[in-house]
Amino acid sequence: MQTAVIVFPASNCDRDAATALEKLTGKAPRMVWHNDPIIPDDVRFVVVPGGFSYGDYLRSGAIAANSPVIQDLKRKAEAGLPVLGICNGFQILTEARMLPGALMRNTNQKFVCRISRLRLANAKTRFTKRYDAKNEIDIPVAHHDGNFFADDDTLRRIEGNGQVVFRYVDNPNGSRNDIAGIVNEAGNVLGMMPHPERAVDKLHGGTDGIPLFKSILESL
Ligand SMILES: NC(=O)CC[C@H](N)C(=O)O
Repeated sequence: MQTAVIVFPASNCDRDAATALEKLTGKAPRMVWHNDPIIPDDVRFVVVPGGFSYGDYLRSGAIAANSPVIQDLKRKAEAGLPVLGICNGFQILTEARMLPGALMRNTNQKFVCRISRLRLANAKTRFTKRYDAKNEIDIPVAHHDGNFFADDDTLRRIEGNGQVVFRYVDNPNGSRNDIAGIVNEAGNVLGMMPHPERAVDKLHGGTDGIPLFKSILESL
């Protein structure tokens, strides 16, 4: 199964994502540079990784969202290609309007770096099926702009549609409705602030990220 990781200037979780994908697919992902005009056609799943693209200048993810490769990512996602945006990747997907809402500065103004407990708000998505009966999982967070905001109408819409996938048990950043991750209406684009690619090996301290990757890979 061919997968891909998009790489921006100052991405720093691209290799973590690549390691997780290689472990779970048995094949190294294509590393696609932000300036590339297209994502190769054999790619079946794309990760937009975490990091500090363009030094978080302007707003986290705002400059990366205007990269050439994002135009192609949008086209392919609209045609059904599954995409996972992790942390800075989630910020990029909201800035690119591939997902609703915005990620603002954490309410306590601090960078938060710790394991976070998440509640599965929707265990029936293409990204969460393999969690089976699990209601709560432990996944690390590491960000300063993780405070999910959406206006009241948007919030009602995404809650009503079941687009909220993960909620924090102990909200570390002030996100509305404790939202840690959401999908688009079609269900093929997931954005989340916690890092599932950092929870795929016992050495990471936990493996609760594995079912997420397995769910989406098995759906292909
Ligand atoms: N780990 C990350 O992807 C960090 C995301 C972003 N630069 C922030 O701190 O909010």
